[in-house]
Amino acid sequence: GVGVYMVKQAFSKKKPAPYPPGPLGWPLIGNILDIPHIKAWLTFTKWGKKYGDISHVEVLGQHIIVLNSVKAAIELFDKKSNMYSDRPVLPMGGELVGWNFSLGLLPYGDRFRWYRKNIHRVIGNRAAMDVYNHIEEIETHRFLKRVFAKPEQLQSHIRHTAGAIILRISHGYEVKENNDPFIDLADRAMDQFSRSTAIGAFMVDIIPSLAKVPEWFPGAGFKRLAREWRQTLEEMVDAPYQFVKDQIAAGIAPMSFTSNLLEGRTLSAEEDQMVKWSAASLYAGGADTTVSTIYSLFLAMTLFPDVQKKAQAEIDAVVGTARLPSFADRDSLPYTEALVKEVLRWNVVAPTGIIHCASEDDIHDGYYIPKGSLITPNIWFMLNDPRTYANPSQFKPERFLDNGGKDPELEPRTICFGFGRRICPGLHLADASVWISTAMSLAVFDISKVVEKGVEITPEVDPTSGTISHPKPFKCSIKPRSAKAVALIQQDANY
Ligand code: HEM
Repeated sequence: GVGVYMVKQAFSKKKPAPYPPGPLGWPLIGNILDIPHIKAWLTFTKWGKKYGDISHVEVLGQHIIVLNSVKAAIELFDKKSNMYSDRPVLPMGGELVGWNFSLGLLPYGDRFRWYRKNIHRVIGNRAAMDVYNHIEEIETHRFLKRVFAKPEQLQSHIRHTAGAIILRISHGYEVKENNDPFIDLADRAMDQFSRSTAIGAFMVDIIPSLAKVPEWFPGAGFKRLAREWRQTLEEMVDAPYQFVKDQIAAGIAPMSFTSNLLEGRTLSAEEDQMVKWSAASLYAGGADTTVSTIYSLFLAMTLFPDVQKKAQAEIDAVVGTARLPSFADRDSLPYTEALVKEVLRWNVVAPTGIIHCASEDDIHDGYYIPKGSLITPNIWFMLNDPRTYANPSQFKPERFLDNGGKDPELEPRTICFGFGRRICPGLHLADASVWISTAMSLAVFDISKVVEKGVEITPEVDPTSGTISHPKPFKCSIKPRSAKAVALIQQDANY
């Protein structure tokens, strides 16, 4: 009877060590009421302050471990990478919407290694990325032209440029000047990705059996959403892939990640699907992330004019005003480099990373982390931890320079891209895009607060919730710095 069952449960659940500390839950439902639905990183930060670097909650038998320090993230994700590199099955984003074939949600295994190996070959280090410097420079110059023509559409220009760069690398596709269908698809799909995979956003992720509820059922609106979002995703994955296949058939496919894997080969159905989804993973990973960083650069420049002036003075002194900066200048621009680091620290693109999953039982530091636990790094706090960064809410590139014998603060690029075998495979591409956008934009534009009816408008700093966080839309004024700057912008960008 029930009694025997409960006794069995009690014994089978005997744990070899206590769980890491965390807020006390209720019987049965556990910490369901503690799970934040928006900006989970702020709640996780409170847990970190109260319970230490590794905390634990349990919701209906699902264990969730939150890591609030770089040290803890390295101990688990790097040093024990054989047991902490898996991803959980996400009922909403993965299964219902269909992102489970994308690299970000792929379980740890052969398929995962195949995607990563091929992506690494193309954009896995700075030297491999050098091949694409030219594309980065041309597309960023085109970005300057668009911003000059229509500064009020800044965010859309940033999206367009990020999409243009990644689509050339992933699929050899050159975007249209306006209303490109693939850019539009990526925008919609990535917004839906971010919303569908956000921690705590959908009950079905905590109670997977809800997935079986029919669409008409009260409260099952998530199923209708999932069906719509699935359609966008399928189009985003299939359309550019078909484009490459058509180009290959016509003998006109330019070099790209996809053409390289397809051309001259006969693929099995499984390989075909792997090529398609690994290319889509690149496209998805590259279409929305750097957008957040570059948009936040403009926000920071609007808010902190002194930083802007320092970077501009450095660029003027090193590059001059007769040409645009290029990657060849990078090593000679230390302040600009520090500025890029500070933007990546201050605006946390992936505040809770992408959730990992424990593939084995572990006892860590005397605490029990059962197999199947979800492990989430609080990257937001790691980049705002006063133990690592002095006055973390202050925007201060100087923290990354040698200051009168004081060591620079910790390189945020060792944190913001995640950890271990799941570390962001696009980090060199992201870094190149953010750097060239920063250097070129500051070389030719002055960014400042908008004045409306004689009143200066100060934008609010309020990042959006979701897996990929963006600055809330804001207004700023973007003007060319001089007649020379206008001439540089207007030069032919097809070199
Ligand atoms: C500022 C820009 C970016 C940031 C801050 C960022 C950050 C991250 C983070 C935190 C993760 C999760 C790592 C983990 O699980 O521990 C990740 C994964 C990933 N990123 Fe990025 N990323 C950026 C740009 C890009 C770009 C440009 C691409 C593609 C070209 C890309 C492709 C991916 C992919 C495919 C994954 C999944 C990797 C896996 O699960 O094995 N990311 N990124």
